[in-house]
Order: sequence, then C-alpha cells, then structure tokens
Amino acid sequence: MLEMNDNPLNLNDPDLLRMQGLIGGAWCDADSGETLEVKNPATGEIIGTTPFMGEAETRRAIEAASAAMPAWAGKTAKERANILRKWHDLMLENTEDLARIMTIEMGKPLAEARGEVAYAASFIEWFAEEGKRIYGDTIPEHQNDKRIVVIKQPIGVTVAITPWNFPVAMITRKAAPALAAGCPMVIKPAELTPYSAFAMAVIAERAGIPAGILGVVTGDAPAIGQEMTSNPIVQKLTFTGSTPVGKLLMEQCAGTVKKTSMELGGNAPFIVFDDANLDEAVEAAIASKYRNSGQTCVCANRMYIQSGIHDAFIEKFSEQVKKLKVGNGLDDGVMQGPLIVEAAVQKVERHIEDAVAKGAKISLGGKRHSLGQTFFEPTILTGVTQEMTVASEETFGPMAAVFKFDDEQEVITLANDTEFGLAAYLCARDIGRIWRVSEALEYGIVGINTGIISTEVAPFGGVKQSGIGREGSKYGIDDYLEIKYMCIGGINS
Ligand SMILES: NC(=O)C1=CN([C@@H]2O[C@H](COP(=O)(O)OP(=O)(O)OC[C@H]3O[C@@H](n4cnc5c(N)ncnc54)[C@H](OP(=O)(O)O)[C@@H]3O)[C@@H](O)[C@H]2O)C=CC1
Ligand SMILES: O=C(O)CCCC(=O)O
Repeated sequence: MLEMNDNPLNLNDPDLLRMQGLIGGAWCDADSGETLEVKNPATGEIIGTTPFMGEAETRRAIEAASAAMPAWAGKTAKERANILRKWHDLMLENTEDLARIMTIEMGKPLAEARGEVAYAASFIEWFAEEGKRIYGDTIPEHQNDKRIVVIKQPIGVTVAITPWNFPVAMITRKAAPALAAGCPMVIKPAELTPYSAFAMAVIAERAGIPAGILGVVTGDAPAIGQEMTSNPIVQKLTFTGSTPVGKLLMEQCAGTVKKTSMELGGNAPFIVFDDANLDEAVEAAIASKYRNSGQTCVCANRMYIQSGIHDAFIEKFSEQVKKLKVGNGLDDGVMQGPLIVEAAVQKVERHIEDAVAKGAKISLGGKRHSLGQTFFEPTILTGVTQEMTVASEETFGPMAAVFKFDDEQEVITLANDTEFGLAAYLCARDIGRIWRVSEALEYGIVGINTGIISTEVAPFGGVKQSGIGREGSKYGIDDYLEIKYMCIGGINS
C-alpha cells in the first residue's frame, strides 16, 4: 500500500490527485459510499480508490450536462475556443504531474506518458480552432421563390466510455471536438485508470469549463453504460475499447437511436517487402509493435516479411528488441513497462503456447520477466502461420508474431483475412507497389515506411469490425454536429 499522506504520488501539485467523480460541478462519492481499489500495475500497490457509481449518479451527471448546455452552446465558437485553449495550456504546464499519474496507474514509461500528454493536448488545440470553422452551405434553389440554407448545430448531450491504454488522449480526442462544437460530455474512464481522468477534469475546471459541461463518473461499468445508452437526453455515445463491448453498446443505443462512434479492436498487419530499407523497416516495426508495451489497437499484430529480406530483418530486429529496457515506468531509461493486469500477460502466454504447439519458434524472450507477474519479456516468434490464434486475435502485448511470405498478392490476401480493419503498415521503396498495396488493404489507416501514424491532424478510425467514425482531423468534429436544412419560401412576396 502506498503511504497515505497528503501527496502519495509526489506530485508538484497534489490537488491534481482526486478520488471522487465530478457531477454538475461537484466532486462526489458514490451514493452508496462504495469504492473500487486502484492499483499500480508495476508494483501491485494500492494507489487509492475510485467511487463505485451506477445509474443514479450517471443520470444526474447527464441531467446536469443538459442544464449546462444552453449557456455553453450559446457562446461563440471563439469564446469556447479561448476556454479550451486555456485547458490545453494548463495541461502542458502540468505535464510532469499528469505523466506521473498516468505512469503510476497505467504503467507506461514516463517518456511515453509525457508524449501522451502532448498528444492529448494537441486534440484540444486542434478542435478549439476547428470549432470556428463549422461551416454550413447555401444550395441553389429548386424553385425560384425559395432559398435553401444548411446549418450545423451541436448534437446535444454526449457521453464517452474510454479505455485504460491511453488514459488522457482518449478523453481529449472525444471531449475536445464535443466541447468545441458546443456539446457537454459525461465521461466514464476505465476503472483501472480513473486518476488521469479526474486530473483532466480538475484542469478543465481551472481553465473555466463551466460546471456540468464535463462530468466524470466511475464504477459499475454495465450500470453506467446502461444509463448512458438508454437515457433519452443523450444524443451521442463515443467509445474506445474492445469489440464485444462496442457491439453491446451499439445494441443498447438502438433503443433510443443514438449516434455512435466506435473505435474498437484491430489486428494490424505489418508488411515488409524485399525492396524495403532494412533499417527503416526495423525502426518502424519496433515503434509500431512495442509502443505502450504492445497495448494499442494500432500495434502491429502480424508481421509479414517477404522471403528475400526475412532472415536479415529478423537478425536486425532481434538486435534492437534486445535493447528494450524493461522495468517500472518511473525508472530512468525504461522503454517497456508492465502490462496492465496479469490477465493481459496470460493472453500473451496463450498466444505463444498456441503458436509454438503449431510449429512456431521463439526467437527471443517468450516468458514473464523476473520483475514480477505483470512484466513480460519483449518477444519475437518466427514461423507463424494463419492457423495460429495470433493470426486472428489481437495479442495486446509485447510479442511480435512473424510470418514469411513470397508474393504481393498473397500478402494482400493474408493481410485482409480478418474481420478487423483499423491500421495496416507496409515498408517498400517501389512507388507502384506502395500505391497498389495501400489501396488494396482494407484498413482505415495505412502507415508506409513508418510505425507511428497517430496525430491530431489526420483521421483516426477503422473499417469492418474495427469501428465507425473518425477521430481527430477536420472530420473529427462532424460526429458532434447535426445538419439542419432550412427551406425558406415566400421570397418573392
Ligand atoms: N481499441 C482500443 O484501444 C482498446 C482495445 N482493447 C481491447 O480489449 C481487450 C480488453 O480490454 P478491456 O479494458 O477489458 O476493454 P473493455 O472494452 O472491456 O473496456 C473499455 C471500456 O469499456 C468499459 N466497459 C466494459 N464493459 C462495459 C459495459 N458492459 N458497459 C459499458 N462500459 C463497459 C470499461 O469499463 P471498466 O474499465 O470500468 O470495466 C472501459 O471503460 C484488450 O485486450 C484489447 O484487445 C482494450 C482497450 C482499448
Ligand atoms: O485505441 C488505441 O489504442 C488508442 C489509439 C492510440 C493512438 O492514438 O495512437
């Protein structure tokens, strides 16, 4: 147990660590007083608790959001942008504390956590500006005594359910466009990472985001989800997480016909062709596979390496992977933190066991790290084939599954042989091949000669069962707007 003093996480600003939800501008416990423990995945220590809220608290947060909305939506886009800009600036000023909270509750190395704070803040800056560019249309009339005008209006009260793997960025990627468009949002963060969400809400309050416009509830996920998806006040649900939960929420939203955005699981292929630049391909593969210890929905899950470059790639890739330092994310130089919970480690072990039983070889790693139950050695498996579980299921851990292939059409078929379609990657130098393969891949995002595709300026999202909608970019605000067409008659009278 962490020592419970006034500043258990050693923050510069201890007030950023809250253990209560935010409803209508009031910090509160669950009605029942019940709580859930929150643990540091690196040490197993209990950091503190988070309220075990349910339907009633969620309903109150939604009603408070609805009451607060007219004044917020009634501001000009520039007035909202000025407040959002302050939120962005305060986030950056508090980078060290936000990063520390994130590392302690989620495990990612501090350097990655700092990077996430900057990435998360970039969505606020971007959408604060995009809010000023919510343009409508005039349409040439179909009758000469009429005029047609199209305006865009905030969709209404929105709700977000977010995951633990990006505890800050998944909040801003949703809340920033909503707030910029004039909509309030009630957020349910993952029970494993509530403190990042609470800290973001503290900073939002300081920036002047009015009471009720941003609510945070934690606790009984199915009960909170049930209220969010059935409450008729809510007009839109945005979710990032697993595909089964996304499907369930979509079903629940059908009852009141809510608009939904879904950012769900992936099964990213990472293809290296013979003509790729080897060093560039290895660097891209490490970035894509081992970022966040493999716990992102855009992490390479299947690495298809063409036969001519296969052995050279494995040699260089292994040399680099060996250098990844595993440890507590708070320690200097650590590049691979723990996985979020022991069950995540067990999933990696299951994938390895299954693959090895079917003929794959462990080239590197392959077992738990001596540091503890949540740490896993960065691993490379070779000789992986489509029959193995890892070909169809996201590992969500630091294990690279390497397949060998011979020709372009074969690898396109293999890469598309999945119900998922979020991110895909390819490394090649032949420009014709780059275009052909990129166009043929059934994915929402294609990284070419790079393993890092995330930025606020580009549309993030998937096709097939990886989801619906796009986040970030000029498209990311559309989901928080409704289109109204006004037909004005009597022009000539
Ligand atoms: N697309 C992505 O970025 C992510 C994908 N995943 C994938 O999902 C797997 C499982 O991860 P996990 O964290 O369990 O993902 P989940 O989909 O279970 O969790 C994501 C969010 O959904 C909430 N949730 C869970 N069940 C319900 C429900 N019935 N109603 C409403 N909300 C609900 C969770 O709440 P609570 O935490 O309180 O249970 C959390 O806030 C991972 O191994 C990975 O494959 C996971 C995270 C992110
Ligand atoms: O869903 C995820 O895993 C978060 C996306 C990570 C990113 O934005 O790069």
